[in-house]
Amino acid sequence: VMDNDAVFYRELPKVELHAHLNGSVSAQTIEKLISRKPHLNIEHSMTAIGKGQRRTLDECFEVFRVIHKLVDTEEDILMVATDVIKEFAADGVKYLELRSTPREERDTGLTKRSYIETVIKAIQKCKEEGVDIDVRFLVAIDRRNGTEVALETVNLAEEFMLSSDGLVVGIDLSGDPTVGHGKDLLPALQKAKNSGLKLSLHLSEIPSQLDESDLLLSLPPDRIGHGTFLHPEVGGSQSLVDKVVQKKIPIELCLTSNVKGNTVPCYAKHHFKYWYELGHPTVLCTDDKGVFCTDLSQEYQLAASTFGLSHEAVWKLSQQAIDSIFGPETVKQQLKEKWNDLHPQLFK
Ligand SMILES: CNc1ncnc2c1ncn2[C@@H]1O[C@H](COP(=O)(O)O)[C@@H](O)[C@H]1O
Ligand SMILES: [Zn+2]
Repeated sequence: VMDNDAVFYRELPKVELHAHLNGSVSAQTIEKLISRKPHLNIEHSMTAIGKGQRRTLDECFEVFRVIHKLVDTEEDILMVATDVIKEFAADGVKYLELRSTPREERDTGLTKRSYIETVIKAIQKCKEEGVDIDVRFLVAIDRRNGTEVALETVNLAEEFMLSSDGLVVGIDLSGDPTVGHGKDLLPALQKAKNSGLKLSLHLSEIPSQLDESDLLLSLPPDRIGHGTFLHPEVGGSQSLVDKVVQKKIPIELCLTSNVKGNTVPCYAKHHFKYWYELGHPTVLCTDDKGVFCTDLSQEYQLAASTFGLSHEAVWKLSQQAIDSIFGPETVKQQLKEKWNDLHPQLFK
């Protein structure tokens, strides 16, 4: 049974801009995958980090390796993407940008191209079924794979940007932040930007990435993922903050992900506070709702209870997220109308 407050957060219309497909797989979908592949001997405890549990970021990346074993055919990807989209819709998300790293699997015939095609197929299928959510796709670059793969990924993304009826809108840079360096990926990212793809980059998710963040901010990216260690109080710098503020680059903030992944000591010390108090555009997101056992309603509720936000302030936060989407202006207008239509229902 849900209390009234939980109902408010679920009914609150929301925008999700930072969701990795394979990190967003729910317990129910994991069960279906496990029963398809019993020989892998994977248990659900290996694919999720439960309530009160914390891991190192390293251990989180181990979890993704397990999930990737379970999701290695077109059929798996179609199911996973369809389920994830419907789950976000059921949670009151009206606009979703999914991101995923195209993978090639020799054993199953999966190619990077068919990977992207299958995600697009899932998006189209949900649209045809009338699921009440607008979904777009960001093609992800895994930073560990270096210059060549990054360029190959950008080339594919450019191609699909033109052929997917506007569904592919940008590039994500993600992957284990302790591996690789942004300078090797800069040419690919620059090329993507020049061709009209939007850029959302994981930046300063761990300390000691000041130089890389400074370099990548020169592009500049259209949005930042995490930005946990950008500000001076945690070892970042005022000049990094100034660049982000001057260029008004929205930051995607994922509270539970950062607490469970141990890059932030507790909810109360999350850098949401820093950026929110600056009045800088921040967007609450889930990152990996399956792995971190959360959903976007819960993230809004956690932010509100931790930082003392009223329902009005929470409403404003979800409404302002519309300005940071990569979808076209017409979609922004539609979403703003939708928010206006829903307002009286939530504040009766
Ligand atoms: C926890 N913080 C994080 N930091 C950096 N990258 C992350 C991440 N969480 C997820 N990913 C990225 O998303 C992939 C899984 O989804 P896809 O197979 O692409 O759909 C991971 O392998 C990693 O590259
Ligand atoms: Zn992420």
